[in-house]
Amino acid sequence: MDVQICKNYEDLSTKACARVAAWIAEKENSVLGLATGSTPEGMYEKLVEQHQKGELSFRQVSTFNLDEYIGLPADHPLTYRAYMNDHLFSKVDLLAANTHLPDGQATDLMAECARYEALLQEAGGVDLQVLGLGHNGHIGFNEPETPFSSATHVVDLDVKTREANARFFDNKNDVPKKAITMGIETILAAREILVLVSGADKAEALRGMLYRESTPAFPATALQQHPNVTVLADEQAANGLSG
Ligand SMILES: N[C@@H]1[C@@H](O)[C@H](O)[C@@H](COP(=O)(O)O)O[C@@H]1O
Repeated sequence: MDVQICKNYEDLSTKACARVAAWIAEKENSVLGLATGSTPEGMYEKLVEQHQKGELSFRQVSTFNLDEYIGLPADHPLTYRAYMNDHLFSKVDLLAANTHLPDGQATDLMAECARYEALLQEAGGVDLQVLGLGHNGHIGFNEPETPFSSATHVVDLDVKTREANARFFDNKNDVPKKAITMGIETILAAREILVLVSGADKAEALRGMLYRESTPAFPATALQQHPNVTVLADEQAANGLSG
């Protein structure tokens, strides 16, 4: 993995934005794999800025998000669809039909997982997958002990993950208990992977991803098997690396 240490979150966001823009410049109809969470917010902001300056068009781009909560009403402000509308979709020229997230409201969840996986294949697979990193090493919502061979599937969210995401909800009991996520094999099929890691609280997870032996006990170690991974870490997250 190519690890680039960024001065701060601003720098990390600028570099992440540049990588996404480079893919779109090279391949107009790029397929982007997108992540939610706090970490990519700065990157989305910068992508929107570039679009508003007329420097970047998403007209031919398709997007596939990693994951979605199960059971939140479609109009709930904390669905990942709502997050993506707020941070990117409503602010750039992406065609609505080209933006994809798993449907957390589907009545047949297994069928929904299969549909999502098939749609990804039809689109030709992901060119650039943006990832955040969970404290327990999760990527997407692939929690510890998820087989590396997993495709898109339904997950029971880890207690730690629900606690980490409780900050967005009024009441921590409102955090959904289940989600649909791309699997680890789905993620590894991307042509390039960009992992964003910010903040001192992620330092241990970053070390785990880089230095632990590849093990389902720490899902992000699966990325060690991918030939084209760039990690953008700010100094706080990178503190203590190679120590
Ligand atoms: N499902 C998301 C992940 O896709 C995200 O990358 C991760 C880190 O989130 P954050 O960037 O807010 O720390 O946790 C969430 O639970």
